[in-house]
Amino acid sequence: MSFLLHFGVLQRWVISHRFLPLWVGLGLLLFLGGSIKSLASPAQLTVTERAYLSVHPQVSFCVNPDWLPFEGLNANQEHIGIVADLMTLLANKTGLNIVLYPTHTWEESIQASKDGRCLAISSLNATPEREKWLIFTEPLLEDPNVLITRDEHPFISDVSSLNNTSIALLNGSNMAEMFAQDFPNLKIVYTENEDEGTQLVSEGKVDLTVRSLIVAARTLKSAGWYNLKVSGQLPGYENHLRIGVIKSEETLRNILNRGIASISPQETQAILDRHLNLQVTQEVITDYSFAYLLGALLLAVIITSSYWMRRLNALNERLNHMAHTDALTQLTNRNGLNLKNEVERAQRYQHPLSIILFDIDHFKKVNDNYGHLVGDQVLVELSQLLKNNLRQVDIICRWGGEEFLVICFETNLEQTVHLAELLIDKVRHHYFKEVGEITISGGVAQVQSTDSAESLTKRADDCLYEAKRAGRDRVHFTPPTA
Ligand SMILES: Nc1nc2c(ncn2[C@@H]2O[C@H](COP(=O)(O)OP(=O)(O)OP(=O)(O)O)[C@@H](O)[C@H]2O)c(=O)[nH]1
Repeated sequence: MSFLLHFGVLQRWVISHRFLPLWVGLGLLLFLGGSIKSLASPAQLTVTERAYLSVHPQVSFCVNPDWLPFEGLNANQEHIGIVADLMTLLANKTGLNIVLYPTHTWEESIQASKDGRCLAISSLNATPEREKWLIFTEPLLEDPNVLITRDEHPFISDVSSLNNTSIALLNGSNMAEMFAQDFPNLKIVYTENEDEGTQLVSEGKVDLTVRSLIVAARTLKSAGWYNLKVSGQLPGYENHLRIGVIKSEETLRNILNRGIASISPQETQAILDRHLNLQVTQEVITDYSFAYLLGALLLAVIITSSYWMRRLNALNERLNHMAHTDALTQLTNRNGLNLKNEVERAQRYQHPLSIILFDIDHFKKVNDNYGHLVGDQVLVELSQLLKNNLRQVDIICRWGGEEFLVICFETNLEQTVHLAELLIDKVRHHYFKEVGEITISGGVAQVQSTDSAESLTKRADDCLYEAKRAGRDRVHFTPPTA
């Protein structure tokens, strides 16, 4: 389980994808924080702990006066920020009466706790140096450190693989010490404060810097560093913000631990919401999985629609073929023949074009004697015979029942008549499987300059009629008009 962040009131740039790792990181932060604080509220104290409360009506705390959004002091010297709200929550859950010991600087707070002027000091990492006088609670807040770069910098998965890269780090900080030791490949530019490092990155003077995720979430927005982004996380470099308690006050540390354990993830979330202007809700998402899910859905839609498009195209092609093809003979039918176009083209370019209209002689008798099925077979066999004896460029079409139209390109009347006689002869000498011999008659016409498709076919049909009248098994034609 992880967290998805919603940004109801954030401005548009905050929602930009370049901040996704930031939001995911914050979600992770809360998840980690939540996992250590899942006990029921309020805190259940032991007899010793309750006794401690009664003899300590007030417990003094030192804080960092200038570390917002974690904590700080306002003009009225009141403790404010994320840690301040968490401390108030702790006080409510444990019954502790926390009193602020105000200071001007963090160093002053450290010194005050060393001197015992305050019993505890809020939100700091445990270090061997600090363990000399402090004991620490469980983390009050987990805050990863992240790498900040300019927008154009690619995502950083492994800091040790970076070459010719400069990094701005706070002089004297834990982070600067650790980076100098762990990443000798980086050129460290030391700064007086963290904002200075961020500014150097924004101005292109340094390649990257390191900021706390929570600080980055707040300052990148409020300081107007719009050309910066979170480019990578630093596993193992998290801030574990704990409360440091002076060594003599172990019972106080135990009470605080009980309070920390009783803070729910939702309570931490509400506090972060207030300070970072973010809303965190539980969703099933890890890193870019939501984007992958969207991508997968989109892909599924594309695949499905392209599959249906292909099926539709195939169906349309089939319909088109059926509409233009004679089902019995598989020749082009009348619909598939654009005789009008062919006539007009021949006229425009003055190319010879002729047609032959064939009709089977006494075909009725075939049907009558052998039945329609045999008649169909004869039609199929004749189609193949005619087609096989034509040039590839010529077109043969089933014109009607037992009629066939042949378009002969680049062929004049004389040549077409010759072709018709050849075909009639082929049929005459062909032995049809079931019926033996049959004959066909033909009428030929050549396109004239004034012809239309209708006048051309009418002339061919008239000639066919004449051929029939003249005894069948022959071709007739009309000589071209002068
Ligand atoms: N089996 C079959 N017969 C068809 C088909 N289309 C037309 N016919 C038949 O073709 C015959 C045409 O007969 P007619 O128009 O009298 O002509 P014919 O018998 O061929 O005589 P002529 O044309 O004068 O030589 C009819 O019997 C139609 O039923 C078809 O697709 N299949």
